[in-house]
Amino acid sequence: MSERADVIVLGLGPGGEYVAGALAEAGLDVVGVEAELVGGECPYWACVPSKMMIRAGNALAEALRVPDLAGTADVTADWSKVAGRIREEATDGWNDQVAADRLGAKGVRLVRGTGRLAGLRRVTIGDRTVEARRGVVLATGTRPRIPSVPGLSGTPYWTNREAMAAADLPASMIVLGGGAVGVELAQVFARFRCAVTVLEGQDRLLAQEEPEAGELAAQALRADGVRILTGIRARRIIHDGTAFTVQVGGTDDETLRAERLLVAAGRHADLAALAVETVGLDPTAPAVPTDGRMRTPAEGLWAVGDLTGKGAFTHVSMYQAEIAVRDVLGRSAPDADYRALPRVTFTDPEIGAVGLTERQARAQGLRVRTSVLPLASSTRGWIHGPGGEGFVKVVEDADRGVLVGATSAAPAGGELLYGLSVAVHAEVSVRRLMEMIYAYPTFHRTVGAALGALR
Ligand SMILES: Cc1cc2nc3c(=O)[nH]c(=O)nc-3n(C[C@H](O)[C@H](O)[C@H](O)COP(=O)(O)OP(=O)(O)OC[C@H]3O[C@@H](n4cnc5c(N)ncnc54)[C@H](O)[C@@H]3O)c2cc1C
Ligand SMILES: NC(=O)c1ccc[n+]([C@@H]2O[C@H](COP(=O)([O-])OP(=O)(O)OC[C@H]3O[C@@H](n4cnc5c(N)ncnc54)[C@H](O)[C@@H]3O)[C@@H](O)[C@H]2O)c1
Repeated sequence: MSERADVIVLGLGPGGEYVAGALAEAGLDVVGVEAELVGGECPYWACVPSKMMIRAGNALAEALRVPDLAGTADVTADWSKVAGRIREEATDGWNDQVAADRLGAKGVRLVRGTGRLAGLRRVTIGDRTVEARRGVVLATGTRPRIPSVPGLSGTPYWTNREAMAAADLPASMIVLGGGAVGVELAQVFARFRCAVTVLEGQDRLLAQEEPEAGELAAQALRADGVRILTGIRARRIIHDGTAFTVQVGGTDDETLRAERLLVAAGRHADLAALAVETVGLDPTAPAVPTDGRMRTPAEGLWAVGDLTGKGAFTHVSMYQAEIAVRDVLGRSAPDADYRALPRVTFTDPEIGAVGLTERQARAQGLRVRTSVLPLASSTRGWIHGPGGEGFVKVVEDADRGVLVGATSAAPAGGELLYGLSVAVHAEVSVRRLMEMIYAYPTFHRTVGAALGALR
């Protein structure tokens, strides 16, 4: 005999947890299925613990700037403080009871286990079957992509999971991948005295962002002692019981050695594990296709979060979750709009970006004007001195006279991004933006100057 519910939410990460809670609060009978921890990757193994590490690493780095600015500071890095804060404050020892209780208080029936689709509006969890009167929401996220480098499989490599749970840091580490995970963690581990080498297959770090962002990240990481190898791939990986040896490039002579290897080579959604073929979707696809209301092509099936492939960010998952909730409830809402998608890489300096890069804008056939101004060209950047590296880049659709993209790299580049996000989202004309008063002396005066320098 199968159980029934109005809606089944599969996966309770940031997106699924929001959908389940909001639909239950709206009076629907909701079953939420979670294989691991309610809250998902973000609070336990991703955003939150990594940002706690970064906050600590930034405190160390700022202390090291004291001699240039204010006298002397005697600082000793101690990873146990970071590990303790992550264990006690962030993850409650990787225990989700508080989150599960919160969801239960909203009326969600939590089912612990791994769910699979079994046809339209039907989910199985082990030998249990739940049928949904209204529909199913997929929110199962992604897993680390493990590259098929010979020798890697079977070695005790780390992913973000082991990195976030590390009670101690190794003396040395090779990071495979120079995207957001790789650069954020490489910098913070280096600041805690781990000798880090980043190996990135493409020709620069943060390859999906502006080239200036990758250059700045490389410069910042090198200043912290990180060795960066770009345009180079691992050919073979060996673990001898105590350390990793990575053969890179064309000859066996080129080898790197380190105590730990962190795989930070992207993420993938496992649609086959969800049995999406039972509802007519392609299990080999990289993402679940969704329309502007987060509906999939299958009847009564919505999807939100990383597995939709629209941007692997918690804010995307939450944004989509709100849209899905309204659609499930039959309430009208604007369609999902990713034109002004913001992202922030929390290196020091932080690198914020919104909308299109210059390259993407040109690829779309837009007539593009751009400008890049260093932060140091503003009074505030100059006053800030050490640690004040950064730039503002703006990308204009010259025919419409509006910004379609921007990058803000600065000590608080993610916060500096806010005004630029408003400009791209609301399509405020560049002429109107240039009529604004920019407070003195702020980092964001660089935005005003960059607009004036558009060519
Ligand atoms: C190191 C790191 C740092 C990050 N930092 C940031 C950041 O600073 N800012 C940001 O915006 N994003 C960040 N991200 C990305 C962010 O973590 C993800 O975008 C976000 O967690 C995705 O949310 P989601 O709703 O798709 O689900 P997820 O968080 O991926 O959760 C999915 C849930 O579904 C469950 N599940 C999976 N399959 C099943 C199944 N078959 N049955 C039942 N349950 C299942 C899983 O156990 C999991 O709990 C970071 C990622 C990493 C790896
Ligand atoms: N601050 C944030 O918002 C934040 C932080 C971390 C992660 N995230 C999200 O998590 C997702 C995953 O992050 P990620 O850094 O793992 O993925 P990513 O896709 O951003 O970067 C992976 C990098 O690994 C490289 N790579 C892949 N295979 C390789 C190989 N065999 N050898 C060398 N290099 C290789 C790729 O060229 C790429 O540059 C990101 O898409 C991002 O959206 C966000």
